Amino acid sequence: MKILYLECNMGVAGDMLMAALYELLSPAGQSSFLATMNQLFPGVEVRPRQAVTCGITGTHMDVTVRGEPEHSHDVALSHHQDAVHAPVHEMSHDEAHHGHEHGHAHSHHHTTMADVTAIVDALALPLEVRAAASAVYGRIAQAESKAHGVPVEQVHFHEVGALDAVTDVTGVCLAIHMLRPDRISASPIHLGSGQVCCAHGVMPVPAPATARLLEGVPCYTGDIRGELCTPTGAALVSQFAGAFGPMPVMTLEKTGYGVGAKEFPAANCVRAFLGEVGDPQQAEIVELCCHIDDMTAEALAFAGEQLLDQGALDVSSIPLTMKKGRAGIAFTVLCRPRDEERLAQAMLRQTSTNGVRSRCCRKYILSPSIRTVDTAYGPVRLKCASGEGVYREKPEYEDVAAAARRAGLPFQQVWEDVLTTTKEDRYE
Ligand SMILES: O=C([S-])c1cc(C(=O)S)c[n+]([C@@H]2O[C@H](COP(=O)(O)O)[C@@H](O)[C@H]2O)c1
Ligand code: NI
Repeated sequence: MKILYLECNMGVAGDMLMAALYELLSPAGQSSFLATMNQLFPGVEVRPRQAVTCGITGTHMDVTVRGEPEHSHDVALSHHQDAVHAPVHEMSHDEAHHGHEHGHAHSHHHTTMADVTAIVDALALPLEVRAAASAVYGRIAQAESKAHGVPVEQVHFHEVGALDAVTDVTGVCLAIHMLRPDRISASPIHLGSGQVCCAHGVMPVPAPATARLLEGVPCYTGDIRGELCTPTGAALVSQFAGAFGPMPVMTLEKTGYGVGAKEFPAANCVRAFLGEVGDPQQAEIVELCCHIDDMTAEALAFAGEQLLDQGALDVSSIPLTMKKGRAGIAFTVLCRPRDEERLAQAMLRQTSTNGVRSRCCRKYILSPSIRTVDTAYGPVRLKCASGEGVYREKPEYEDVAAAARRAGLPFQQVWEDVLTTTKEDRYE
């Protein structure tokens, strides 16, 4: 099972998350991602660039709208900047825009949920990506509605409605769509502390919309002053993460670093981990083997029975010729990894061998299931297997054998009758 884990120890913002996920894509995936993102909005460019934070190299996503860097119009609004420390922060977002607003892609201080939905619906993106992006904005709208005490339809997005923010949201949704994880989880979210300046004025960190979006999500403030988690980041993480906590035990395949704009005493990045989890008992199988040339067929058959009784998954024998030209048997036991030691000891006890070889094998398997069909002989179970585009099923041997005994018929006749019923049952 493919797992995506998001580490938000320095909060999360849309562009940082997009950059971290971008790093997880294959080179071909990265090219396709950029090609898709760069044809979404005329004038909006998404460009990854190598960035370093506390000596760690990762990716920073430069999102420019008609050549202007993301939020450059108001440094206070750039991610992870403590707004109240710079003079430009005194200027509201709308004011910062006046004078270069008309005909500008940033018409965001008028953006409503309906506007965003219309924009997202028209994008040349898979339906799943557009639906996810709209859902993320639905969350932001709910949070804004609660924060400002207005109905959702009357919410006017300010910064979060800007084209660069919409680009961050769609970029994250697209990257997740391309990565196709089976499960997503995240760490508790570091929010930062202090105050931030935005279109509404100077607000506490976490910003009200962020706090609303993270209701039900484990999060914390700390010593670091600044807005570490933005509303967009909060909406994305709460939309996609199904669980919050420590990284699950998984075999890591790839790690992505999405680097933020500002340097902090701690590395300012979102880390994304892609890995595999699975029940190792399901994914691996152990082969225990020995060569035997001094046991009778009866004794060896007895040993096989004992091993099956003790949990072996299968026991097999292959004839071979051993040293001194002796006819012998390669005796193999298949077992779960957890049973290896116990069954190896049982083999040493039950057979004449002085040694057992052990080999752990990876398994590629179809998912098994059982269904029951009603037949002229009574209910018969079918063993089904599916996955990798394959589906197959066959009658359970024991059920057919029991039915054949009850009916006093040959096994093959009952087997074929059951198969005919099975086919009728499937196409009904
Ligand atoms: O745009 C709006 S309406 C907005 C609302 C709020 C509230 O908490 S209410 C906060 N902000 C601030 O805007 C910037 C941009 O955030 P992104 O999510 O687009 O990165 C951030 O400082 C928010 O706190 C905007
Ligand atoms: Ni707001």
